[in-house]
Amino acid sequence: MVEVTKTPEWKSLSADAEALASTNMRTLFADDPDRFERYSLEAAGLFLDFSKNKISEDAFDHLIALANAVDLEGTRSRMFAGEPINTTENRAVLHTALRDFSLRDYHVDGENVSPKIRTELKRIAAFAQSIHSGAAKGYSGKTLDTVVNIGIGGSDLGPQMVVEALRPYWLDGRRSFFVSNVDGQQLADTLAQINLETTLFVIASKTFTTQETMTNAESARKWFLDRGGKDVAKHFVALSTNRHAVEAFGIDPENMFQFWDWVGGRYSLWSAIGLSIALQVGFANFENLLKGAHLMDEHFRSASLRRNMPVLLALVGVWNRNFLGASAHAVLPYDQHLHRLPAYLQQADMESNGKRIGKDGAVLENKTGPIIFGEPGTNGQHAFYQLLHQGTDLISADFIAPAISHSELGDHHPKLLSNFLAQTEALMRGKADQEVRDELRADGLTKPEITALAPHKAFPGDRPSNSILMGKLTPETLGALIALYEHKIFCQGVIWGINSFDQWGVELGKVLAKSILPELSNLSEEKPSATSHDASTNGLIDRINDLRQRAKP
Ligand SMILES: O=P(O)(O)OC[C@H]1O[C@H](O)[C@H](O)[C@@H](O)[C@@H]1O
Repeated sequence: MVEVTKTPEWKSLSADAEALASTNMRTLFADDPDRFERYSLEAAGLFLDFSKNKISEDAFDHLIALANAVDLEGTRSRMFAGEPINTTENRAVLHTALRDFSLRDYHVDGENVSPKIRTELKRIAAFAQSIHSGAAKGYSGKTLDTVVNIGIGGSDLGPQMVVEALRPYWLDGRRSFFVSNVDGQQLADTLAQINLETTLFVIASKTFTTQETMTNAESARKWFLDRGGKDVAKHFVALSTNRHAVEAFGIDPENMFQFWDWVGGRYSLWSAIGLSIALQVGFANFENLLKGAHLMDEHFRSASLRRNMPVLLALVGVWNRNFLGASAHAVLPYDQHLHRLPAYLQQADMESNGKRIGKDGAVLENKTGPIIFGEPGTNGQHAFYQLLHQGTDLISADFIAPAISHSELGDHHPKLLSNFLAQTEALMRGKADQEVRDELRADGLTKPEITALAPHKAFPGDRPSNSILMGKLTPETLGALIALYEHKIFCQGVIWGINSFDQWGVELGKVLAKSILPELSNLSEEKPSATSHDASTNGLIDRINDLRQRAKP
């Protein structure tokens, strides 16, 4: 494995960062009238402007050279070829195959998996059609107009984010609910809003062993049966790779839509996990989502590194993270329907690249994935942007907006977009101390007042951002946007030398929770003092048990 920090390209980039320390982005823009053209590009219906990053031509060249030094193109080819690039699980990474409409064949361990992908997609189409046409009915003969998707992580965030994003495409009269948390309140709140005769429960779990999902699924089935529901088969379907566990749960394999271990959980919305999307927006729109992603895949696999949108987004991220010291990255969609995108990307990015061990098993010298957070603009502006503009940490950001809204109501959308643009400009330009002083003087403040206030009102600027635009947020552009991020994450993982496709870091807590569970009391029982953990965990267990005992009716 190439030790990326030891490469000459890494050293050149460190020198580039030093060379840029004495200038600012304002100057870079003033000195280069072509900066916007140079550092922007269009692909798959998306437009990316990354010119508001503090990069120089040297830095740009060295970033491309770095991508070559780690053989990014070679690893990309290995991914598309179905090689087991997920090394710790010995698995291929082929979510792109799920949305490849070019009729290419994909092979995993010598097996052509493309026919079974197409078969499953046809089954999903047929099932969605039967629900939408009313041919499939509930036990009492009513149409199934409500979906409750029970899943967590990739089996929740992806479909939920997409269903929310495609609200303008919702089919009339259909409702979707997403239950993920093992906190029973979420399931109870959902069940209180639905009619069991018209509800389809979609149990989504790659492994079909996840505690939260299995607990919610059991409770939903009990609720259904306790209230007189019959014909469970008509009301419960499963989306999974684990046929055996689905059968053991009591769902007929006929009612199971499958996917495969070469689809990572956080990359699974393109698979059967997308059933809840197809049910809410129609299969044609689901297919358009896949087609949009495929367009981005084709761009990613064929464009030169210098004009390759996911590659450039990744490289700029590496620059900000490793050479300018950005510790976090904000995802700021200026589209209310994308309100779950930051949460979705938290899993996609942080579960993929939040790692400190390289592919060779050694502790990495370099920083890896940043903290991802975000909220839709303009809400975030009135909350945490203060820190983006004037805080002590450098935080990079992606601003994402459609030029045309699905609700062109009055001047809402131009106002929204003006905020989008103003924020990226303000982050880049900042406001110099002298500008602040001149303004305060013009406002009639005295010299001591100006001296006291000016530092607080100055903005350092030089805060990096990318702007991602599209015409309208459609299934196609959304698909391309998600694929853009998937490939960005992949490229960064390759550069940082990590396996972006496992997630061992979620295991320890799961195991410990299992051992703690028997130590917690139900309201009806008393438990002895906990002794098997550290003093804090024992103390908290005792305190919880005590609070629950005291609350006993
Ligand atoms: O789909 P499931 O097998 O139920 O997994 C649901 C989620 O839980 C796991 O703990 C992983 O961290 C996630 O990557 C996964 O998406």
